[in-house]
Amino acid sequence: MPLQIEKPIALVGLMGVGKTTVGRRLAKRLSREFDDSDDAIEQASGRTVAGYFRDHGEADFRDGEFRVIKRLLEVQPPLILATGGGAFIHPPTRELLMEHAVVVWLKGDLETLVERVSRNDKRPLLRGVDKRVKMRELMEARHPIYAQAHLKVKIARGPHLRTVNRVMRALKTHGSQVNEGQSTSASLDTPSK
Ligand SMILES: Nc1ncnc2c1ncn2[C@@H]1O[C@H](COP(=O)(O)OP(=O)(O)O)[C@@H](O)[C@H]1O
Ligand SMILES: O=C(O)C1=C[C@@H](OP(=O)(O)O)[C@@H](O)[C@H](O)C1
Ligand SMILES: [Mg+2]
Repeated sequence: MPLQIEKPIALVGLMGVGKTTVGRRLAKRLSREFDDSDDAIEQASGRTVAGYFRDHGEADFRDGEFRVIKRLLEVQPPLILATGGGAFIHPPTRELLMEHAVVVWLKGDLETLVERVSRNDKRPLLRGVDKRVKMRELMEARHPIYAQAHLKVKIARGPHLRTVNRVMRALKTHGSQVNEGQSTSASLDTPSK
């Protein structure tokens, strides 16, 4: 049976929750192309995300992010799209995503996220601040907004594939017109390893 995904699937959620790394694996599972809005911004601008923030500021970044996401949502066949953590918080980008994608909120606990975002210093919003305090603030401010996503998936402990399996189950339950290719059809009902 050919794979049919009528809309892109967009992953949203806080920094460190796994949008990029889980998204890439989800795309493999669904035999879809993957892209990440941060990577696309870096390619289009020739700057790192941190450099972009430094040179242009966050407001400009949000505009660029909107444009990049608009373009990525038009790609055919539809992509699995990892967004940057602030994309869904920006009202025009949120509207765009809600209209043109199946939006999945990956939700994580503070401890896990702080541990993960502390592994490197790439994220401009977390530079030079207490990462735990900042992440807690972002959690309080953003979780009510991420809650508007079509689907919520709590990240699983252990390997990324467990979270991929949870996303697959959520998509199936949602009846979001996602059909797997034959080679992967068993995996939906297979308990996580
Ligand atoms: N299930 C997981 N198990 C272990 N590490 C993970 C898992 N999911 C994500 N990570 C790690 O956490 C860090 C942040 O993940 P990433 O996908 O970049 O998050 P995001 O794109 O949401 O900011 C990376 O080092 C990634 O390998
Ligand atoms: O939460 C945010 O506002 C941001 C998240 C980052 O992406 P990840 O969520 O992939 O780390 C990146 O877009 C930028 O540093 C801003
Ligand atoms: Mg990312």
